[in-house]
Amino acid sequence: MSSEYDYDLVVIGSGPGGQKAAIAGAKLGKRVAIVDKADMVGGVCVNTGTIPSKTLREAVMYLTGMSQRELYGASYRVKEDITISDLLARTQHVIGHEVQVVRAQLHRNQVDLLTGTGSFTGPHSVAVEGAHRGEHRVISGEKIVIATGTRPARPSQVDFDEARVLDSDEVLQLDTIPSSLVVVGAGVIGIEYASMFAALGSRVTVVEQRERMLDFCDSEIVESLKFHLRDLAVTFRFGEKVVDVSVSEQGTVTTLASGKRIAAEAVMYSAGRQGCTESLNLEAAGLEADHRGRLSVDGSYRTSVEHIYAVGDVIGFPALAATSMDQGRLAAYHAFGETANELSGLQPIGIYTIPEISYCGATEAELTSSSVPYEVGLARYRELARGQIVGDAYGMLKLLVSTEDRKLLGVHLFGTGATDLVHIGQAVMACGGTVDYLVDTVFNYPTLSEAYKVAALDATNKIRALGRFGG
Ligand SMILES: Cc1cc2nc3c(=O)[nH]c(=O)nc-3n(C[C@H](O)[C@H](O)[C@H](O)COP(=O)(O)OP(=O)(O)OC[C@H]3O[C@@H](n4cnc5c(N)ncnc54)[C@H](O)[C@@H]3O)c2cc1C
Ligand SMILES: NC(=O)c1ccc[n+]([C@@H]2O[C@H](COP(=O)([O-])OP(=O)(O)OC[C@H]3O[C@@H](n4cnc5c(N)ncnc54)[C@H](O)[C@@H]3O)[C@@H](O)[C@H]2O)c1
Repeated sequence: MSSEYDYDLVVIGSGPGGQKAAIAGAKLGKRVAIVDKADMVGGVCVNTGTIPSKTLREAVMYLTGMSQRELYGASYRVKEDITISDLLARTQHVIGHEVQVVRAQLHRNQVDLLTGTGSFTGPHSVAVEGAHRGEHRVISGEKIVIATGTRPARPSQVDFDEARVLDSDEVLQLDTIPSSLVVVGAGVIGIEYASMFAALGSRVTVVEQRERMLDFCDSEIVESLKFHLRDLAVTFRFGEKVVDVSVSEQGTVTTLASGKRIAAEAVMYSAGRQGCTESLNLEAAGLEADHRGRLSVDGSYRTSVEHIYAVGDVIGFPALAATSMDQGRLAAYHAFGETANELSGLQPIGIYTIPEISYCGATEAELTSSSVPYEVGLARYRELARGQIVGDAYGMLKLLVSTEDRKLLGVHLFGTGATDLVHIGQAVMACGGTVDYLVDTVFNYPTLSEAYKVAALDATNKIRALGRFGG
């Protein structure tokens, strides 16, 4: 143990990456400190990002009765006049609990939680500046992990007023549910919030400068999502760029480069995120961020300075809570020479739109462009007993199966439980399984998992037909 430093490991940022780095270090018997602002324990993930948005979605689904309308009719509602406080009550409750869980876990692993903003004063030393005057201390660490995440990118020409023109971190501060909303940027954040507000009855216009949205997903599934959102009165403006937003007492007017103007009660920007590195005084550590505030690392999450690691959103793609956690854990292992397996290349994507989307493995477009022959196996929830029971007539599961060796190459889901169900396909793929495993497996009945069996039978029937028809 080095006594030269106050800590063996200092972690800056307590989001998923920082937490897991700190706990992994503590489990290795190291003296660990983690630094974050008092009101941000748990990171963007717990306080402004993943957890609030997913809880808000759950509250919207419940109170609007959205998921039950197939069964009880289009006018079914759990609550007629849903207010912002109805939604925020549940969100604040979950955030409060999650913060407690993070604090308790750090505490029981003897990780010192230091409240304040961290910045380098040297390659091994970090100043921690508290919110109150005089709260200042400098600590040293043998190893340092930067896990400071990102914040919404804000175009300089737009006046954000936290009331009518907001970024995605400020959605939780809305006073009322806007009757109309412009969402700038059809990335994952934009489309998730567009779904929620559309479900609440807001007239939503999504403006996206690209010609398509979510183009990394299965195109058929994105089409289904667009159909559903249009049905909820969402208007899409693809290939259009927002150039100006003006605000008055009555509302906002968003001007597009094409000259179109859109009136709405509020505007939400979800046009990308910027790495939080500007407050770190990186020069003192010998580091430099790129133009989007991000740090580059090698395969061990090590920056260009040997004892400093970086994990989570601050290192860029894929910028997900799940991957950030594992990066944090692995960075701590690498820092202290503990052997560890690298992350599997097969990572699931879950998009919590209404309805939700999830996938793992290849898309049809990828297989086609790399000339890999495949067959599609499809299951529609409306043909599953569980689909009828839960009132999901639109859900679907799509398997992509190699026609050469029958291996599962991709799984794509749309509808109830998609983000959970995807892991069955992920496990089969990770074990190099074929479609026959799914054909030969008995699934509980009635379940949505049965979709795997139905889709697997569909794929094998099509592959058999190829043989029968002379292939
Ligand atoms: C609206 C939204 C929805 C999302 N939904 C999902 C989802 O459904 N699934 C998913 O997997 N991912 C989702 N994400 C992404 C996910 O939240 C991030 O991938 C994850 O939070 C990144 O973790 P991180 O470890 O990089 O730290 P973050 O959670 O970004 O936290 C970084 C922390 O560092 C602190 N910090 C910054 N600078 C300093 C400093 N100088 N000193 C001390 N502390 C500092 C910040 O205060 C913050 O607490 C969503 C993100 C957003 C914004
Ligand atoms: N379910 C999930 O896993 C989940 C949910 C939310 C967020 N996230 C993470 O957060 C990250 C950030 O998401 P994001 O949606 O903010 O960023 P993004 O970069 O994915 O999307 C931003 C979009 O805004 C568009 N845009 C930018 N400026 C514009 C303008 N002036 N006019 C019109 N369109 C404009 C861009 O073309 C882009 O498509 C994601 O990459 C993801 O990793 C994940």
